[in-house]
Amino acid sequence: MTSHTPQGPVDASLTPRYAGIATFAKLPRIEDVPEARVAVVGVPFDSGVSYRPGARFGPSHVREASRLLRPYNPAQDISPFAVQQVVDAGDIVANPFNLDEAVRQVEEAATELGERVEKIVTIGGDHTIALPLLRAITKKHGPVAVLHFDAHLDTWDTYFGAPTTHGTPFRRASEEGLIDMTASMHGGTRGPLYGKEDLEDDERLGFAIVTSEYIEEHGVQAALDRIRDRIGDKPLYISIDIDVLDPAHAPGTGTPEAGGLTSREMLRLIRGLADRNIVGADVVEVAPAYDHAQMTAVAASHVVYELISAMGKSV
Ligand SMILES: N=C(N)NCCCC(=O)O
Ligand SMILES: [Zn+2]
Ligand SMILES: [Zn+2]
Repeated sequence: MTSHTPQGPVDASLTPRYAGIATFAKLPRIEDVPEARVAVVGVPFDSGVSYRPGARFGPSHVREASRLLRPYNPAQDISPFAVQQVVDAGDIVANPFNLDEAVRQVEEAATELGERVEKIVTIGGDHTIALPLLRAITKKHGPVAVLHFDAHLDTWDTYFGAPTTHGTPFRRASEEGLIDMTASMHGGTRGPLYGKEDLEDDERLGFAIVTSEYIEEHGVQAALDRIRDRIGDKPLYISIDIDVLDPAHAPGTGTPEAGGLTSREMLRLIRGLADRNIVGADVVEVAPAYDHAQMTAVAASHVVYELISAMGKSV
């Protein structure tokens, strides 16, 4: 589709990478190029959190850490910003005092952006935003296979009676028929639950699970075999809660759980999905106030980079 030569990031050998405004990876803004295949967009919103707040500052923190990304990705043998036009589409405005309005705003903005570009990678924001993002993407693709990397199931029913929170997006999305339940899966799940019925409810909804413990016990390749089998060639939406990583790799998040993945495992998991039909993705729950030395933001920026690289494989 891209007829013009993609405009890549600012050349870090000519302009120091720490100079200038931090778009994602120092890429052009959407308004600076005639057309784009992939857009990175931020959703600075955290009114759906149940514990530590602060993910509203996630997009700008991840952009800051993404300054150091380079144009060639040897792990996937691809120059993700040369084979396709990738842009930074800025931030979606979401009302911090009215959650339902915010969810509508995200759906509307993601729908509009989805008409301009083929694929969107969203940087959150708390996990509530996966619901409107799925509402938007299913208008284009119908129900999608959801691969959800997270310490948590996020299929709980309500918190304090509220149906729309960061612990409930995949319950709402499955009730609305947005998810292809024959092909969807959680990855990296772990940690204490409210009760055994959390797992039973989740299974009843139709999700499969590859736990953090399974990945440790059997390795990334075995996990990938199960994931790839389940997804097949369905349109795939990948939602990555950064708390899927161990707090040692990603301390800057709102509901940390011990016993998580390393960033190395997470990056390998994404690489192993590069030949699937990835139609969209999000990386959520980066909360900079709890981060140290940009650890979480560096991990998140590399996760986004691997996702964009994987998307570049289908050009
Ligand atoms: N989506 C994230 N990160 N967390 C959900 C945690 C829900 C709880 O507080 O029990
Ligand atoms: Zn989580
Ligand atoms: Zn989550």
